Amino acid sequence: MTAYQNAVDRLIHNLAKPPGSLGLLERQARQILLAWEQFHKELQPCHIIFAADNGIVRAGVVAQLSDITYMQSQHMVAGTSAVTCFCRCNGIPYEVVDVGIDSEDAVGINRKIARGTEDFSIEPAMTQVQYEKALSIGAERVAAAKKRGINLLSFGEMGIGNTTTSAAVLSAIAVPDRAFLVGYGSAQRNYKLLLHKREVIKDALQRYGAAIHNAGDALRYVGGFDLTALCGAMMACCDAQIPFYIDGFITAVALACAVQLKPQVRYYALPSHMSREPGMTAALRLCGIDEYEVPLHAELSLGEGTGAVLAVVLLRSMMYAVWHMATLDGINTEAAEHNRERT
Ligand SMILES: O=C(O)c1ccc[n+]([C@@H]2O[C@H](COP(=O)([O-])O)[C@@H](O)[C@H]2O)c1
Ligand SMILES: Cc1cc2nc[nH]c2cc1C
Repeated sequence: MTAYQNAVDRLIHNLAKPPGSLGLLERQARQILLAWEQFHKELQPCHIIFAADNGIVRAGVVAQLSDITYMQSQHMVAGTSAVTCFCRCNGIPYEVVDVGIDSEDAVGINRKIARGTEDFSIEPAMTQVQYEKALSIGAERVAAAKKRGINLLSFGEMGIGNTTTSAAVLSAIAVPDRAFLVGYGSAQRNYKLLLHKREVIKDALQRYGAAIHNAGDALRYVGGFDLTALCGAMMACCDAQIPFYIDGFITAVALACAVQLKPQVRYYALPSHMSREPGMTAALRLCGIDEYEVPLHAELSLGEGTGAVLAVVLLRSMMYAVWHMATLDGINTEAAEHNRERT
């Protein structure tokens, strides 16, 4: 153990409370201090949303128009989406990065790779060049945040069809019983659609299975620009020593890819909430995260980073306590003196 790691443990254990009584909050505070590798006096959070369209929607895997990606991303920029309302309400800066919305004009920060990916039921979602570009855009946004003094990131996404790309990527890199990783997405209880999604994913993995050897291949063949940019951003957090919150199913799959490509990313990643999507538990397990390590179980399944931003708000209270609480040594001494005076 380094001197810094010892100092972090001493700080957390010496807060004026029964050891461990702040539960997951104190474990996450410890993880953040360790990820920084130095003491910061203030939390400087930023929320990053990667937005893109997915060609697979043309195979009929969603219930609503893919135009919602464009419209909702505009709302995000304007501050009128759920997650950007959460950010504004809590004074958390945010950015929307257009990595491939199917629109002529870009929304937010223009990093458009193409107007959506290809339909992976017909051809691979993206080319190798596009895959590398998406990874590097993610890394570039983390480097830009680092330059501004950001020391905690949270990630979200916007992309109609991305529960299908995420379930496909997860199925490709994970577990034998694939059907149960596929969920309703934003079409709750639409069982017909669910069965169709499962078929589309099964067929694609039969077609590309032999070509997919790792998470990078999975992202390229059946993933999305948003997922890939998220993966690139998460890997970059490692080098920038910036801990980050993931959100729901999509960001958990991006993290599973990042951890497969760069295992030390795990130490920088914090879970925020348990998405209702059935693949959430499997995605987290691939990252070495158990359900009981997830602070919010609130039946969220919106995406955008809504759960991640709520976790930042909780964490901010915890970090304030870390920096301002009385110490256990101090209160024990005070109590002993008080007791001596009384007796
Ligand atoms: O993050 C999650 O767990 C999550 C679960 C269900 C839906 N979503 C959001 O809904 C969109 C994807 O849903 P779908 O049905 O179009 O695949 C996308 O914009 C996500 O942000 C997100
Ligand atoms: C309205 C709407 C908002 C969203 N935000 C993230 N995914 C979404 C999907 C829909 C349909």
